Parts: sequence; structure tokens; C-alpha cells
Amino acid sequence: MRHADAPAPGELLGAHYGQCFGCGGEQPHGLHLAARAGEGLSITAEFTVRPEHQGAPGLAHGGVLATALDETLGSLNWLLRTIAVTGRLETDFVRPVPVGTTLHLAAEVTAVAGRKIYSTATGRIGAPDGPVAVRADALFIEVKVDHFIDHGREEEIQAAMNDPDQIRRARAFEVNP
Ligand SMILES: CCCCCCCCCCCC(=O)SCCNC(=O)CCNC(=O)[C@H](O)C(C)(C)COP(=O)(O)OP(=O)(O)OC[C@H]1O[C@@H](n2cnc3c(N)ncnc32)[C@H](O)[C@@H]1OP(=O)(O)O
Repeated sequence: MRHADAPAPGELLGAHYGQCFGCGGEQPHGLHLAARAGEGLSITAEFTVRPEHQGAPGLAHGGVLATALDETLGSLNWLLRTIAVTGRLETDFVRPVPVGTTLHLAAEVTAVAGRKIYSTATGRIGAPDGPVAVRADALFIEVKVDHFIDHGREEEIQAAMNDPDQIRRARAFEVNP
């Protein structure tokens, strides 16, 4: 079920962490993916392939495209107000994606069973109804915020804990902060 306090359909979600490689605005090397809440348990997102994302000449690296899918699927957590990490990500690369392309991503939750959140996503070239270039099925596993405190490097954890904006974003994920 979409959480009662989930962002409204159409609302931009913003980054869950400023240094995130997928969505962080403070991360110069990242994808700067912008995700928006959809209806029900769905998300849309956009990401424009830059020269630093190449694998083959003029084409996006497959790992970068998988990152864009992973980040979009992870954004579904905002709607559930659950903190979850990727346990499994199965990706199909259907068409090459040239540099300069804006990839239009769409993701939805397909099932929730205990801590397991199943979801699926597509990335389309140039427009929300453009040709499918990539798709993925994922399993996210719910974790407590301690997952990051226990495993993250000390200096980034301390910086995040001292940042009131980061605490606010963490609370937006959690039903029981
Ligand atoms: C502050 C705001 C931040 C918000 C942060 C948001 C970040 C979003 C970023 C984008 C998303 C990412 O890239 S996240 C980063 C990449 N992912 C990770 O680093 C995760 C690394 N893996 C782990 O830490 C761990 O393996 C976990 C937490 C995923 C699971 O470990 P666990 O907690 O011990 O749970 P475990 O008992 O093993 O598994 C629970 C259930 O899930 C199933 N399960 C677990 N893994 C798998 C798997 N790969 N494939 C199939 N099934 C699996 C198990 O069979 C079990 O099913 P059953 O027996 O119950 O039926």
C-alpha cells in the first residue's frame, strides 16, 4: 500500500543523499537522476547520458544504465516510507543508448512479502512512450537505518548525522524513525 504520508503524485522526490552517485546534487560524477512520484506505487525519472557515462564510443556504459534503473527502483521506497537496499537486480539491455539521450524511466512495486519488495522498471529513449532500451526486475530488502550506521565509513556517517537535512530525509523514509 502507498503510505498515507507518501509524496503526492507529480511531486519531485529530491535526493535521498546529496553524495549519492544516482541522485545526489552534490555528486559531480553522478547521474543526477530526478525522480517524481506517480500514481499508486509508481515512480518516473529522467536521466541524460553525458560523455563521462560512455562504455563504447558515443554509447552509455551498461553499468551506468543499471545504476539508473537501480536508483529509480530504489526511489519507490519513498512511497512505502520504508528503508530498503537492493538485494537482486536483473537487467535486460534491449537497445544501445547514445550519449545525449534522455532516458525516461518508470518503475512500480509489484509485490511486498515481509521485508521483501519486488519491483520492475523500464527505461525508454527520448520520451515516456519512446522505444524501450533497458528494463529490470528487482528485489529490495527492508533494513533499519542501523544498516548504514553499522556498515558505512565513519567519516561520511558522522557528516550525515551532523546534517539536519540528511536526518529529515532519513525520517521521510521511515515509518517508525
Ligand atoms: C538514510 C536513508 C537512506 C536510504 C538509502 C536508499 C539507498 C538506495 C540506493 C539505491 C539502491 C542501492 O544500490 S542499495 C546498495 C546495494 N545493495 C547493498 O549494498 C545490499 C548488500 N546486501 C546486504 O546488505 C544484505 O544481503 C541484505 C540487507 C540485502 C539482506 O541481508 P539480511 O538483512 O541478513 O537478510 P536475509 O535474511 O539474508 O534476507 C532476507 C530475505 O531476502 C531474501 N534475499 C536476500 N538477498 C537476496 C537475493 N540476492 N536474491 C533473492 N533473495 C534474497 C532472503 O532469502 C530472505 O528471504 P526469506 O527467507 O525471508 O523468504
